[in-house]
Amino acid sequence: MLSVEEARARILGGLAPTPAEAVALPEGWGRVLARPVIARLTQPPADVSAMDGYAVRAADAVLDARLAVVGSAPAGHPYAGRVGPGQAVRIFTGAFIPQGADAILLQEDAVAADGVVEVREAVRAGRWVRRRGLDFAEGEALIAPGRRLTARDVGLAAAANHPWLMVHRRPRIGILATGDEIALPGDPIPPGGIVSSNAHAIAAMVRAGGGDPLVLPIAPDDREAIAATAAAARACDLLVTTGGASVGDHDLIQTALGQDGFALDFWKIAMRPGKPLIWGRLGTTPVLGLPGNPVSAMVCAVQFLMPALAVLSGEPAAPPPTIQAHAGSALPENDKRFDHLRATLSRDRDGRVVATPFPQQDSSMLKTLARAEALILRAPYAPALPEGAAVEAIPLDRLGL
Ligand SMILES: Nc1nc2c(c(=O)[nH]1)N[C@H]1C(S)=C(S)[C@@H](COP(=O)(O)OP(=O)(O)OC[C@H]3O[C@@H](n4cnc5c(N)ncnc54)[C@H](O)[C@@H]3O)O[C@H]1N2
Ligand code: MOO
Repeated sequence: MLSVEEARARILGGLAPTPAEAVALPEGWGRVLARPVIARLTQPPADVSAMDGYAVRAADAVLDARLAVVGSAPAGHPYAGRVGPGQAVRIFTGAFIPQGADAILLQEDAVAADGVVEVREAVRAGRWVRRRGLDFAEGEALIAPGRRLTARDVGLAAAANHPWLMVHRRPRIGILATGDEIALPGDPIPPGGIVSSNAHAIAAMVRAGGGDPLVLPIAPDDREAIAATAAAARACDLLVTTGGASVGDHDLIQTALGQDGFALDFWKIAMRPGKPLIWGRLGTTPVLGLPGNPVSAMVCAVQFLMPALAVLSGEPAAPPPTIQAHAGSALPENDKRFDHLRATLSRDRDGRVVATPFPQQDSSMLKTLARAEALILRAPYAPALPEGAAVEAIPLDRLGL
């Protein structure tokens, strides 16, 4: 069976970023940049004052000097003349420094009356002057493609005079839940049936990963119905199925999609929960077949769907982020499957992060998943560990989950 790393590499290697689209600046937040943001101007465009005060020649502005105030330069209204020897120009924060001046006398360090300003604190050359280009220069590459834009990036792009941003289109993810036994929340539940939770949880995860979920109608355990519903997702960037992934007589995803030319890449990986993962392609649409057990589906989504969303969105391929923690209880030796233990996070008396697994880890138990704050990672054949031992864990809140 394939390892989790190999499976992720095969999945991510088979995906390409969505095309670029132009969005208005405020829509750029949280989107992944598709083209570099190049400064369209130099910032500041000229030497400007960083303070309210007087533009002076530092050589003149010695202690107790009296300078003639020959004009005023509010921000946006540059003073057209020159500051000559023994002169000063009233200036305000952000205003261009008039010619001849080389420093700012702070308002608090001056006394002004009758067109004259008296220096109460000597000024050195360059004081309170923001040099032209201090922040950035025209033509400078400010934000590189592949970055998920922060509010600060949006501000930087705006300052660089960009009214819009080129970002990758949000990946469209089709979600297909299968099974005769599942009913939508709120609908009548058939005898022997259960409520479908997977499609809703996966749709929320897709949103958390910056994608647009398209929840398809539930398909019964019937080849034709599964194939017909899956066909509706051909325009998606990725089709995610849940259920029907295992070896049961009614586990039909592969055979149903096979009628329409499904090309399997791999099936089954050395992972718990989530062994019967499917990866392949229906025509040009990549298909990720998640197991039906709700926790298996979501843990597979953490390991494979979230990184896939990142790659489709234009971000670099990467595994989910992890943290170092200390085991809150002793951990048994692991078998051949890479394990994920739902765990809570806390801090011990020394402030160290402690990850404590829930005692029961059955892959049907959604309540423990909802209450978990992290997944403790256990490599295949990892030895038994005592309480307090160092462990690696995926923090679920960091993924927005
Ligand atoms: N003989 C074997 N049996 C099973 C194996 C195996 O290797 N040999 N693998 C087990 C593992 S591991 C998993 S995981 C499950 C996965 O099975 P399927 O992907 O085929 O899923 P289903 O059989 O359709 O359903 C499993 C379970 O999940 C519930 N389910 C299904 N869909 C939903 C949904 N949308 N929302 C909530 N719950 C759902 C379903 O009712 C079943 O209880 O197979 C093991 N068996
Ligand atoms: O991997 Mo199946 O992953 O529990 O129950």
